[in-house]
Amino acid sequence: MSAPRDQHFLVDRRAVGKIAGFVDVSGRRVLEIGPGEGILTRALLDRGAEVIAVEIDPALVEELEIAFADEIGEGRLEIIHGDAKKVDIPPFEIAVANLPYSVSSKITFRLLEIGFEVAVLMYQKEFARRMIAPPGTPNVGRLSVMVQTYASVKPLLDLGPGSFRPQPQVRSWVVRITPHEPPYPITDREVYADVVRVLFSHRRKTVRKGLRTGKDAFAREAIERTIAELPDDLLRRRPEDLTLEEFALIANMLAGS
Ligand SMILES: C[S@@+](CC[C@H](N)C(=O)[O-])C[C@H]1O[C@@H](n2cnc3c(N)ncnc32)[C@H](O)[C@@H]1O
Repeated sequence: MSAPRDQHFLVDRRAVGKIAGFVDVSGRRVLEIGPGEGILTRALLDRGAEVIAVEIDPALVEELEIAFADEIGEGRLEIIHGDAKKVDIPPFEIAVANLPYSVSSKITFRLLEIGFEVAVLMYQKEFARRMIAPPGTPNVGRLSVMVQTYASVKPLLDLGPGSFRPQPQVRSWVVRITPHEPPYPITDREVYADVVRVLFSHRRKTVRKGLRTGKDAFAREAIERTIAELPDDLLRRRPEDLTLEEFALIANMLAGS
């Protein structure tokens, strides 16, 4: 079982140094989600970052405010008490975090929507593997397609349970996420997100059948027009076998362009 609020704190100082040092944070505005007891926060501040830290646990916020009173007074650290899935987040350039794993997906999508220059984030290893899974491989899913459409992801570090207290039952990966423009033109990003969601919510169905389950998202007429226009070979495949270009093609047809 994982700890409440995913509170597995880093105790591996070498790993902390590496995570804080993968990108140059000196003089930059860095968002940290879930600072916990502040081990990574301290490393980021020591490297000259200005840190905005969002923590959900009021007891930890209180501890951090005492431990970092000087840095807060100097304006180098702002602690926000709230849920990173929805709290207002001030402008930042870089994100660095040992994420709460149960909300990894929501937080990753939120960060990609807000936009940033580069992020160094820690995930449960299986989750990170799904993020980088290429089309046609077993781990590919909605997460892989959406993340790879808007960013490139590079694994940087693999950590075992011994790097944390209490020890989790899973391994962790630290990855670098660098946002980019989609590799293929997307007429309407909401339609694209809906296509990916609808098709992967029936991942064993063919594209033809999957699209027809999407009546909550698309007009029936648009679905039938798209099916009539798409090549038969594509309609017979499953979403896990589609390339990013093919998802864009389907979405652009549904969006009417
Ligand atoms: C895996 S721990 C990391 C703590 C610290 N950064 C470290 O590496 O030792 C995750 C932290 O995120 C906090 N947290 C959990 N859910 C959160 C949420 N929705 N928004 C903000 N913080 C959250 C937890 O209270 C905990 O401090």
